[in-house]
Amino acid sequence: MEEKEKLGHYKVGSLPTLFYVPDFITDSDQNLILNNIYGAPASKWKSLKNRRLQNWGGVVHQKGLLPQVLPTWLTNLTQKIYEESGLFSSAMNHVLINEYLPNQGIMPHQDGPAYFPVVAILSLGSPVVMDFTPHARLKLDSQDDFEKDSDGRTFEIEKDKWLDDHHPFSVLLMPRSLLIFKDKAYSDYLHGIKDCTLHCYDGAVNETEALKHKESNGVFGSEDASETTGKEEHKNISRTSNRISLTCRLVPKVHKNLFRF
Ligand SMILES: O=C(O)CCC(=O)C(=O)O
Ligand SMILES: [Fe+2]
Repeated sequence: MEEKEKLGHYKVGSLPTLFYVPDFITDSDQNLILNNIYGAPASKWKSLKNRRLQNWGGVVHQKGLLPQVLPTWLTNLTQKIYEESGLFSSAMNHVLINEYLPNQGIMPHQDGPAYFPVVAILSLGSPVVMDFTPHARLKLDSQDDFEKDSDGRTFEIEKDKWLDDHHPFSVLLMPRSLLIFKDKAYSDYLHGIKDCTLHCYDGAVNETEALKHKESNGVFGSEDASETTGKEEHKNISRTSNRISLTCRLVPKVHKNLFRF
């Protein structure tokens, strides 16, 4: 099937190649995956300053992948993404699992050059907002603007201006959802997650799609600060639990032999 037919229904925002699939996996699949992640040996975790991660599929070098066989619980997932997205030339051979505490995030970045330029991110646990910012090379010199308040004070506001209709935008990532992005969304934008416990999803490109599924996810309790009240300032998520993400990618170049680099 054509990629357009397969994922077209899930395109969100103004870029042609950003897709958000709510409820990509079931609750019991989520539990199975979490059990496998937390059942892995402690040595599988690598602690970074602001998150910890598990690396599956091998070591990614600039020149390619020193492969390790993925376990079945991960190939089940990569195979499903491969078949249902139609965006990869073969099933993904590399999965990075990130665990974020409520006050942790990931700095805006672009993924490394060894990967095929499509990424599929499965989200589990706490919802978060992912921010996309146009790459610095697409930024025009910032222009200063002035704004007056009711007392006549003048404030200088720095407004970023971007080339070719690029604008920052954000995506709300609910548990069990799959985010896929490629092409411009991959190469012209940095993606990141703020390291604060309160995330604002006002204006997120998939706000409607993500919130449609909020009841079934049971993550927006009635006393939760994330409850939507119709007022813009309440469109917040209070991150009260950990988020776990599985970033699935394809490293096209695989090295069979460590010594033949
Ligand atoms: O946790 C996420 O959703 C993003 C992870 C990510 O961007 C990465 O591993 O490169
Ligand atoms: Fe990334």
